Amino acid sequence: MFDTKALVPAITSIVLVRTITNELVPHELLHFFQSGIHHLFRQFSAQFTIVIEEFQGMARNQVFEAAEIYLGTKAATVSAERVKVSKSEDHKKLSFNIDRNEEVNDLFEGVSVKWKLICISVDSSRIRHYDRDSSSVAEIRSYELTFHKKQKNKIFDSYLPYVMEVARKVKQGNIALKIHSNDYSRWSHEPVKFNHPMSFNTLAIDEKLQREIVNDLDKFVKAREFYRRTGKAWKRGYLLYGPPGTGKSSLIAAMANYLHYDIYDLDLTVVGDNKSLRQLILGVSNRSILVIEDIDCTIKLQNREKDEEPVDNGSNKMTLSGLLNAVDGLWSCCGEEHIIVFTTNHKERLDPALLRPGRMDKQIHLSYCNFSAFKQLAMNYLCVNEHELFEKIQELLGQVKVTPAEIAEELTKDVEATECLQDLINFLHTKKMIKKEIKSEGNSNEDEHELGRENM
Ligand SMILES: Nc1ncnc2c1ncn2[C@@H]1O[C@H](COP(=O)(O)OP(=O)(O)OP(=O)(O)O)[C@@H](O)[C@H]1O
Ligand SMILES: [Mg+2]
Repeated sequence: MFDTKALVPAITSIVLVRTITNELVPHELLHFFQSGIHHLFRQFSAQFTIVIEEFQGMARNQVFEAAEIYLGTKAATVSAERVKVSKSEDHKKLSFNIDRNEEVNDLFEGVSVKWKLICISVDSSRIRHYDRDSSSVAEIRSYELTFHKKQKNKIFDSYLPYVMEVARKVKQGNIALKIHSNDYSRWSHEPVKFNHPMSFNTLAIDEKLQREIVNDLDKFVKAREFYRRTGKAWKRGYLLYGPPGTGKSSLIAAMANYLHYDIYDLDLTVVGDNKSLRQLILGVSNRSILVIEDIDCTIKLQNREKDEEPVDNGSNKMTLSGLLNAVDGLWSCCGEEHIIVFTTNHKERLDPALLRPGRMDKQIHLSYCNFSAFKQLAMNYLCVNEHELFEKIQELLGQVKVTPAEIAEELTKDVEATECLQDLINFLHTKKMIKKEIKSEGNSNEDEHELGRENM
């Protein structure tokens, strides 16, 4: 048996020697020896450690933030004995974190690494980024990432970029989307959570058109290298046009949900002037959609040629070239991955400068409901994908112009599916009769009539 009593004098002597050393040897000299010993150890150690501090001056270190998120994905599965869990209002899911001084091992392409969260308490007056009013003690946090020296290149070139990428994806999936609105020259400080449930699975538009839009978006987000190589600004402009209730705003919501981009809903009618507009455009963050609805009627934009003397109609000195320059010019020199969407009910009223190629990359016509769009609506609202009344509805949809919004209204009645579809047939019949009457009255401008009715 091991005699623990024998150890007591030895331990006592060590403690005594340490105490005497601490008392008699000056602090600086002690520190010098200690760091010398550390240095000696490092010479022989096969390990390499990267220190990732939380702050770089006043700014939060993005690598620290990424490490925190990345380790959160590991925390629930790895061997750590303590993990922290949290959820803020902005987050959709729970976040896990390793606790202070806890170690987490990770394996990347056969290479083992070790992460450790180091927290040191200090006097807050010594930290620049710290809010001094709140407390006199602050904490400096950093991660230590340790691995074998010979893996240095792999860790720098592959592992850290991989950690950043995983974190970006997690963040993207977890942060709730926001919709920003503007005043005279600024975006609201408190954007509203964007909860629109519309997606490409529920949007009722022609299947082929939908595929085309989704492919276009996919191509855009993957095209970082293309835009860098060609020196073009990484942005894409869409013009959505069509009668009210055909799904322009719904399509924007589906795009935002698909790409996981925030929406900046720019109300031009309240923007002060070109200077304020520039400020607003610069305030749009990367990976977001800037939306300008009803571009034809929200503001009287001057023609480019007449821009030299902007007409001051009341408080508004904003011009079309101001808008176009701000979008084209500012976004080409700063920011990336921007989508801009204009909507209008009257494409023919738009200034050609807005429509020239390169400005609006894609023009999307959203039109009246066809049978494939109707089937999507029937699925959304009634959970029905086949029905004996479908044939009659298909026939009527070929004869009358009806918007998805009108059909959606018919299908949300609180009655059983068959009755609902029968009501829709009656509704389509009535529309057909009205159309016949208009024709016999000699009014050939049917679309105008339709739009007028929709707008009432
Ligand atoms: N294509 C569609 N798919 C699914 N639902 C649609 C579609 N179009 C319209 N709706 C329904 O009608 C409502 C109004 O549609 P939305 O606001 O998207 O039309 P809009 O084209 O933007 O109209 P406006 O020109 O008046 O702004 C939506 O909330 C949705 O319920
Ligand atoms: Mg709309």
